[in-house]
Amino acid sequence: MIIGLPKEIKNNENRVALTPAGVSELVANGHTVYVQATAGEGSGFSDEEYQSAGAKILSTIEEVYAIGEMIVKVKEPIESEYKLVKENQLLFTYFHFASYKPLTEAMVASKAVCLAYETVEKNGGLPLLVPMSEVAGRMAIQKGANYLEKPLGGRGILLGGVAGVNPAKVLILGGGVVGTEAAKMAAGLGADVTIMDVSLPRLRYLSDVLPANVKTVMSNRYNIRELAKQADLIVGAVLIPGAKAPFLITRDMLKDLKKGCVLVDVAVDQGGCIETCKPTTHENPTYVIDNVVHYCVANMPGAVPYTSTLALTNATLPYVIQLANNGWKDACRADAGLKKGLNVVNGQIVYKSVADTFGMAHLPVEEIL
Ligand SMILES: NC(=O)C1=CN([C@@H]2O[C@H](COP(=O)(O)OP(=O)(O)OC[C@H]3O[C@@H](n4cnc5c(N)ncnc54)[C@H](O)[C@@H]3O)[C@@H](O)[C@H]2O)C=CC1
Ligand SMILES: CC(=O)C(=O)O
Ligand SMILES: [Mg+2]
Repeated sequence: MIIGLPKEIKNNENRVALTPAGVSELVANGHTVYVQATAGEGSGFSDEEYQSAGAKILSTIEEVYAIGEMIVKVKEPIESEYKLVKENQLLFTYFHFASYKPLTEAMVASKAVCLAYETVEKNGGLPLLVPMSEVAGRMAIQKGANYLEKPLGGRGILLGGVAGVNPAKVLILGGGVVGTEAAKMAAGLGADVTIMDVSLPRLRYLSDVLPANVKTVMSNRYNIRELAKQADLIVGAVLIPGAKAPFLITRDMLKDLKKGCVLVDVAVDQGGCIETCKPTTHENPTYVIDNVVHYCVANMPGAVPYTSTLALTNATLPYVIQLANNGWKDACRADAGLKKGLNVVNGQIVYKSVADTFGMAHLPVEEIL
């Protein structure tokens, strides 16, 4: 198969979808890999390293999309890329369709095959979301601690406090991968942490494995409202796979939050679980509403590409190889979890919650396989 590796063009997106090691595996499997010049630079990989691994270098993004039967990416295509996507071309990347209707419409119109990292399943988990959720969960506390500093608009409270002074209160909404990693980091810094989830078995597990300065509380409207008022830092980390995130912190609640409270809505890429969150960029990551600082960067791991590229490609490469060796149809027939990654195929939405989010037509994926 001919595989294209474009350079990411989202704001401050420094990750790349394949490392030279990944290219060399694909070449060893008999595939041809075209890499856009400087695609790996932000993650520390030179064009020469890709060439030594067997890749061919192309100078423009247009050439990569024109030649690739499969395009392997990190982030969803952005507007300037829509016109480059071709009928029958396989795109393997994060899409987060439910958060952005124009992307969904553009991919439907392109008649391409869109396999989304974030909905691929394995053993009941999301193996291609996990590594980036680990990164974003850990970063959420780093960023939150930073924006709690007074000169950056925050309350001016140190997460861990000091002897004789209380630590900050951190509230984490969602106890999945992002939430757990955030809780570990916040607890490690000495904060007073509460993590909420709707799943009682998950809360039991978290209560077993997390340190004593992390409390677990059932997530419901009443509890969220009460705990949010006391929080210095709130991390949004819920997910309903493929669907728009529910709003757990609503507009009317902001007036009850502490002045200088920081909200980090990691779930922003699925539309956010904080009503007032709108996607921001690493260049301009925050804004303030009602004295509350909002941080809503939709590609947080892009800021730590050395860690993120390696973590992401450790997870994606086995799937890229399956897809390249067998083609998407046979690969998805053979692996029911990979099949769950199919969101849009040849002009049809085949992932139900994406179609439902926008009231668009849905075709069961079985009908195209
Ligand atoms: N902004 C960024 O750069 C990044 C964003 N993400 C996003 O972070 C979000 C969370 O991802 P993961 O932790 O991997 O998902 P996950 O599936 O591991 O965890 C989500 C958790 O939310 C819980 N949940 C669902 N509804 C809830 C509610 N009403 N109240 C409390 N908890 C609820 C679920 O029970 C589950 O435990 C996703 O939207 C993901 O795309 C992930 C990585 C990077
Ligand atoms: C998961 C995701 O959206 C990201 O890593 O940017
Ligand atoms: Mg994202």
